[in-house]
Amino acid sequence: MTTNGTQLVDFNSQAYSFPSNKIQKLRSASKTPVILVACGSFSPVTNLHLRMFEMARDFIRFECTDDFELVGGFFSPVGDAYLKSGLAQAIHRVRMVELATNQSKWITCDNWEALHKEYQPTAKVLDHFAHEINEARGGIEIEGSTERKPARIALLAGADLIETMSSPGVWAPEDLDHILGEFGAFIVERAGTDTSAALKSLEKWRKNIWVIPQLVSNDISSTKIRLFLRRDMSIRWLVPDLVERYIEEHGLFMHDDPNGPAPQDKEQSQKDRDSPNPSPRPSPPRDVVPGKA
Ligand SMILES: Nc1ncnc2c1ncn2[C@@H]1O[C@H](COP(=O)(O)OP(=O)(O)OP(=O)(O)O)[C@@H](O)[C@H]1O
Ligand SMILES: NC(=O)c1ccc[n+]([C@@H]2O[C@H](COP(=O)(O)O)[C@@H](O)[C@H]2O)c1
Repeated sequence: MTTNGTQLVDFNSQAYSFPSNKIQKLRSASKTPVILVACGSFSPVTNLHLRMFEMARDFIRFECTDDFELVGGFFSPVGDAYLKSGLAQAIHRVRMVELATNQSKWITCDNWEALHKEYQPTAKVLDHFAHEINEARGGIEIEGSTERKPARIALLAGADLIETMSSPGVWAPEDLDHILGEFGAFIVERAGTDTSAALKSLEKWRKNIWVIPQLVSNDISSTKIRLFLRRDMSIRWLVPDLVERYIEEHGLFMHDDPNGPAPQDKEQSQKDRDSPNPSPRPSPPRDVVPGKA
């Protein structure tokens, strides 16, 4: 399977099609429709990742009243080529985001990035959204009109991600210029990250960066979820129920390999569960993971 000449992974042989079905019509024709794109590992997706979209929605409604109207939100999980520790296979991460967003009327998962064998830089991912929404579909439908309006595609990220933008060598300068100069970013404050310091070297794009305060601080991270699972601790209410069930059914993150136990280990765990004298469980951590962990 290919798109734009690049090789794609075959998730159940399904042909790729852009999931535009949850994009809403623009209600105020004078406003600019906004599409938020959250790029990340989502290994696994957590309730905080979902909350980021809700925080951004309120921010846009109450702080950008005259300019913007939010019409859609997308998760774009990274592909398998993103070699980060703790990364479950893309197919699992995509399925979990799909389960997490199934009930949402406006947030969905786009698997275009995850389907690629090669790593797709964020600038290219945002270009893909601009192409699908503004070029292929001619923009966003306006309620009560036959006209369409081009959407502003913007990155939705945590402050730790914006912090990496000041670290030399992580982002190509032309990509930063493209992302922050042409698209823009909505940044959710994150405990442990000094947002003002992170923004200092991004001053020239400041008008295209909107900082969203976390009014209820929440520092759930995928790392903590993986740690809890390895220690056989509960993750209930930290991730959506369906995601918790998916993790359990596929034995993800229980061991050092995020993709679950090797078949022989799986048999051993089953024997342990069936045995009247199961092997002792690892003890819970004494400390909570410091910072982002
Ligand atoms: N607690 C949080 N507060 C604000 N932003 C967050 C938080 N957790 C994740 N994010 C943001 O969500 C996006 C996707 O993040 P990612 O998949 O790396 O999640 P994570 O929980 O940080 O993962 P990991 O712990 O594996 O590094 C990033 O932009 C990240 O900054
Ligand atoms: N040069 C780039 O385009 C670049 C650099 C660093 C991170 N990123 C993106 O930021 C996100 C970071 O996710 P994690 O926090 O899970 O590592 C990923 O989507 C990754 O692709 C992009």
